[in-house]
Amino acid sequence: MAAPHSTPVMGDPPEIAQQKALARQHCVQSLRTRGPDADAGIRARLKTLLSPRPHQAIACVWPLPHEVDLRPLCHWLHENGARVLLPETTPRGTPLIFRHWHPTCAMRVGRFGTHAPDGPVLAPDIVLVPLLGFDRAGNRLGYGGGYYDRTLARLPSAQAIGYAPASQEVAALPAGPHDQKLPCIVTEREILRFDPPSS
Ligand SMILES: Nc1nc2c(c(=O)[nH]1)N(C=O)[C@@H](CNc1ccc(C(=O)N[C@@H](CCC(=O)O)C(=O)O)cc1)CN2
Ligand SMILES: Nc1ncnc2c1ncn2[C@@H]1O[C@H](COP(=O)(O)OP(=O)(O)OP(=O)(O)O)[C@@H](O)[C@H]1O
Repeated sequence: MAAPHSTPVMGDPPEIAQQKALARQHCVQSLRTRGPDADAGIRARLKTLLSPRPHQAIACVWPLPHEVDLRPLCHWLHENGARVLLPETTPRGTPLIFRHWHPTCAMRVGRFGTHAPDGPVLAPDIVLVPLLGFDRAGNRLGYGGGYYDRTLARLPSAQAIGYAPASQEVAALPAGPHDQKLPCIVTEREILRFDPPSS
């Protein structure tokens, strides 16, 4: 019997991958040296955007040491009736899964030093997406795992909201075939909204 034909799942072309790697170096450096008020400003704007409904499942992010700290927002969402989820970093090449968090739950250390709760896996209604970099077209840059691209591609009805200090804006990010544009990006300065792609 003939072997079935399958379309290889291609990553980024080499020139795009190289441009992203360069942009990543720049963005990691500016994230580490961001201003002291950026995190609180981002949390305040996210609060204005998220008015949690009871049991609404909102995927937040537990920060790596140099990242924007959403932990106070996790507590606020929990106190206001939302279900707070956090990503568990799955093996490379697979989408993230999200586990239910509450203030006293046990946390486990996972891949790349990320932390995830020891709770049940749930599907998010809203996904907060950490950004290393972004541009004014809604393109985002992460650490290069492709995790959020794979995850958002499988959650078409979830609302994705990117967040980053304003310092992480770059003129134009390179975009590969799998890159998911974000409909909304929040910084401490503004809330950017982008039109959905026309079909
Ligand atoms: N706090 C947090 N959790 C998160 C993410 C994130 O960006 N921040 N993710 C977002 O997708 C996923 C984990 N993704 C990651 C993918 C790759 C690397 C990584 O390669 N880290 C390198 C250093 C990268 C650098 O500094 O340039 C390493 O640990 O050597 C880290 C996280 C899910 N959880
Ligand atoms: N849905 C997908 N299917 C196959 N490959 C993908 C998919 N999403 C992303 N990739 C590939 O994974 C690699 C890493 O992607 P990219 O550089 O965009 O990661 P990132 O968005 O910076 O990281 P992250 O999403 O983890 O924050 C790229 O080669 C990209 O083409």
